[in-house]
Amino acid sequence: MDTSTLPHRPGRLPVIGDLIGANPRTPLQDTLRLGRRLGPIFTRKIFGFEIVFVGGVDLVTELNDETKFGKHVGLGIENLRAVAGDGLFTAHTHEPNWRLAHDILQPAFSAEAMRRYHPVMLDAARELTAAWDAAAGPVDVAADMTRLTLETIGLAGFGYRFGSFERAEPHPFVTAMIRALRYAQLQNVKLPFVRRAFAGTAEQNRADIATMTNLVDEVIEAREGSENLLDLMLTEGHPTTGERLDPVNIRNQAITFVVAGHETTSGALSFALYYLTRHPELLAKARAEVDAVWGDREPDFGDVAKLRYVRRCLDEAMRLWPTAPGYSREAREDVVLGGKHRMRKGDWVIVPLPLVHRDPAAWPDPERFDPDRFEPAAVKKRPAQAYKPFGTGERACIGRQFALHEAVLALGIVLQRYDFDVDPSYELEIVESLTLKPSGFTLRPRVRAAATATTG
Ligand code: HEM
Repeated sequence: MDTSTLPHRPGRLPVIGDLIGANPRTPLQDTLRLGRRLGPIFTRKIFGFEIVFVGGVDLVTELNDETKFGKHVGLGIENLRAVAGDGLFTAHTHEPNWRLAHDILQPAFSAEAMRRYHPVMLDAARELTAAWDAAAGPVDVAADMTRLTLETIGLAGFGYRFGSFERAEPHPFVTAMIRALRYAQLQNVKLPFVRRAFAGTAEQNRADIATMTNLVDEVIEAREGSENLLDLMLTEGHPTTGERLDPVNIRNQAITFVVAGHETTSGALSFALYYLTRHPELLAKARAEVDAVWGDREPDFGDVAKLRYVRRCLDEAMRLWPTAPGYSREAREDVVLGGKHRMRKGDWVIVPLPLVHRDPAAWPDPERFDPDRFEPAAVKKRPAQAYKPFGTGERACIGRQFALHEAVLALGIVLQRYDFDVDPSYELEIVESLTLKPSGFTLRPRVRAAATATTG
């Protein structure tokens, strides 16, 4: 793609390019800051490697046209293949295993299929409330939400308990996963000493991948046969051809579901709690809905989708901080983007979602947290492509319904049960890995008087 006319950071230097001011820990937040200044399309160049970012809704609408563009598996995602191989998230669309796995797994992620996972999602939520009931002081919200979502995907995916709530430290699988993801992502950093400082050694990485694959193999071995995702992959063939997934691909999918399926949802829950506790009037409104719809009852499957306002709070949290913060689009043919940017077949760009979700052309007063933006009438007035936290097209998130059922359920339960003491001095700090989440965000949960009366 000809980038000569595209804006970039002022003061680009020969050789190192836009390196000054770039922080390897916060590439997304650096990109956001730049994007706010540079507009809907811009570039960043580091050591001769130039990336085009597109954050304007109009251009993104063109990029999301599946006839002209598709998912690009490059940069960080290509490196992740060392961890997740040709699992759904890291597969190239042209690889036969992508379509095969997509078609086999799709039914397991329909809205109706969530009925099957509801009981184990409740189980995991009960573990969270047991831990918060017993908490003598503030809890680290993102850490506990990660425990919750890891238990949920463990149970719903494989009938496996990671035991996260019984551990002070993350499960070894999670430690290995976080390190391996960081290692994979930092392979693009051109300075070897920076890479070593942040990414660790190749030997450590091999050990981490072995920790992950060994656990998945153990879980497959110990399987007792129930209605979970793993079971489906092991027993079902393609709905029309009957073709089955091979064992290596099943392992790749299992790792993919843990990687793709828990930190994203936990981040969304954490951001939602952050914004709600910063806006007590909105928290009161969300809680009033839970009290009106659920009362003191434990919610059954059908109760979850009735929490419309709670869902809007999550939608709005994912607008400001989409926890999977972007995706890449590749031209399927020679095209001209926005009437002036020529792209050759195979050229690609990154879509940083927080920029799209804050484009003032679609979002008035974009920095303000306002769940009413997701009232049906307001949604209808907006361009359809202005909100894409689950990605776009055929490679969009297969776990969307799963994440939404789980997150609305968990947020509803937490609002039903607790009041919160807030640390007024906390300022939102965001930690970036493959996903985004608040760092150092604590709340002190106190069981509400009404909840004690019914359960205590
Ligand atoms: C709030 C929670 C979640 C968010 C924000 C999210 C976001 C996304 C996004 C943006 C993509 C597209 C990435 C791309 O185009 O490169 C994606 C793909 C994917 N997600 Fe999610 N996700 C969430 C939860 C989940 C859950 C719970 C699961 C599994 C149980 C899951 C499994 C996947 C998989 C397998 C893919 C790849 C699909 C394919 O390419 O066929 N995600 N997700």
